[in-house]
Amino acid sequence: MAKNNDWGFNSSGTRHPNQDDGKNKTPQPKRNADGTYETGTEQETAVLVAVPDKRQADEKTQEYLDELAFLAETAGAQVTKRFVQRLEKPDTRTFVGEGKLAEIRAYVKHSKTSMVIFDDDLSPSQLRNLEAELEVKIVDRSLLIIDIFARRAKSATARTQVELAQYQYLLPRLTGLWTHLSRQRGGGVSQRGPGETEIETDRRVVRDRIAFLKEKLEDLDKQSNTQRKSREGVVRVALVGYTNVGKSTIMNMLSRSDVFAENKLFATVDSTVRKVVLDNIPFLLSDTVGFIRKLPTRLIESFKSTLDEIREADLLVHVVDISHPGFEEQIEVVNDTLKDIEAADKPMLLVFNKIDLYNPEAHNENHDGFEGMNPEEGHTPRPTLEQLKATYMAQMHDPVIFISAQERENIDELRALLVRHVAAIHYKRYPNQQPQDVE
Ligand SMILES: Nc1nc2c(ncn2[C@@H]2O[C@H](COP(=O)(O)OP(=O)(O)OP(=O)(O)O)[C@@H](O)[C@H]2O)c(=O)[nH]1
Ligand SMILES: [Mg+2]
Repeated sequence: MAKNNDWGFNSSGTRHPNQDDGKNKTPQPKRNADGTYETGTEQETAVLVAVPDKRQADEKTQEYLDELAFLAETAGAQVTKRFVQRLEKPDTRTFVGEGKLAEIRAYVKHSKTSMVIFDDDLSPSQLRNLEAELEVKIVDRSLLIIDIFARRAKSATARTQVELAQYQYLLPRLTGLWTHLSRQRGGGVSQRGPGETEIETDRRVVRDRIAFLKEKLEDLDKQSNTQRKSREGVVRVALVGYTNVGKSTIMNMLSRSDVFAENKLFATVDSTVRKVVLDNIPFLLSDTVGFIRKLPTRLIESFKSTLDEIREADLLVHVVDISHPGFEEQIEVVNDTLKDIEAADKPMLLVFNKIDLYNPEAHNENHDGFEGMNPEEGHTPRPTLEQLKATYMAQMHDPVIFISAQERENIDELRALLVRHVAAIHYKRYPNQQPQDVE
């Protein structure tokens, strides 16, 4: 994670537009020439905080924290400790209760941790209160995901989308920021704080920027619409799925292209479209940004044009990482997100990937647990791969296939399944035309 929080936010995770240089009144993300964002040289350390409700199983809590740690590491931070507090609902003022807050403060001070990451979104006032109490950078789930997106975005569209998400995140937090700044300047109670007029001015600056970015996205959208027109008629297939399940690996395999695939969350933020020809049947295959639980709606909205690739597809290939202990919930998250973007009723193939890694004995052993974890809680045994196959083949309404993209297992079957479905769509659309004629 960048020292000076990527788009120029200060240590509080917030930044006032007027802190910019005189020439440019709006906060600008600091990008390097290669499109990455400026990062600090020494690695930042982070502690994680989760507030699960009382009924959530320890194993689930652990799995969610593993995911949050993975996100934090992807953003460049090293996680040193996890704090969990079970509450009916988070504290309205400081998210965690007073006692837990004191514990976190003591740890952060003692270990010189640089930031505290929360597994949920914080309200602007919670963010402000936590900053005041802990005196380190506070990062909530949205900010963390936006930060990773900002590092990954390469195309003009993806960058503009990220910038829009950044300003939308900033807008409701401007007021809190003022309080923070006046406190930083040593302003006592008697000192006059910034007036409503100034806050309004800054809100206007940010709102203008948001409007500008939306317009820019519309322009970019028009350009890509023209591109899309030129490929009209060809069947379009989109790879969708939770983040890190192997979408880009499958894309590379099927299209022999070279899309960036990596064991990190959100390796793909830009969508890529490739023309693929299998058995003489051409179709367009697109690799898209992965989904994740609690993906902020705002962020989904900012990524509208990327998601159009999914909305406009004729067929969805839903990739699942079967080796992940939470794969069933991940399937639900993906289906729910597809509903949110109104792409749920498309024909779909379900591809269970990473069968080479599937191990019924596996449960989360590679962590130290967290304070408050119930050591007695048993692990439910997982079914064997054969049992899973039988269950899913029987219960799913969509065609199902089990593969390993890495070990090239069952790939010919995947190709055959794809071709069958693409051809069916094609012939339905053009009953009298050979697929080769549409290019
Ligand atoms: N063991 C194993 N690893 C795989 C398999 N398929 C992909 N991977 C690995 O899983 C990681 C994620 O793969 P990607 O293709 O980047 O996944 P993605 O779904 O595109 O991820 P995002 O773009 O981050 O959403 C990479 O390290 C891949 O090498 C597989 O079948 N088996
Ligand atoms: Mg990818």
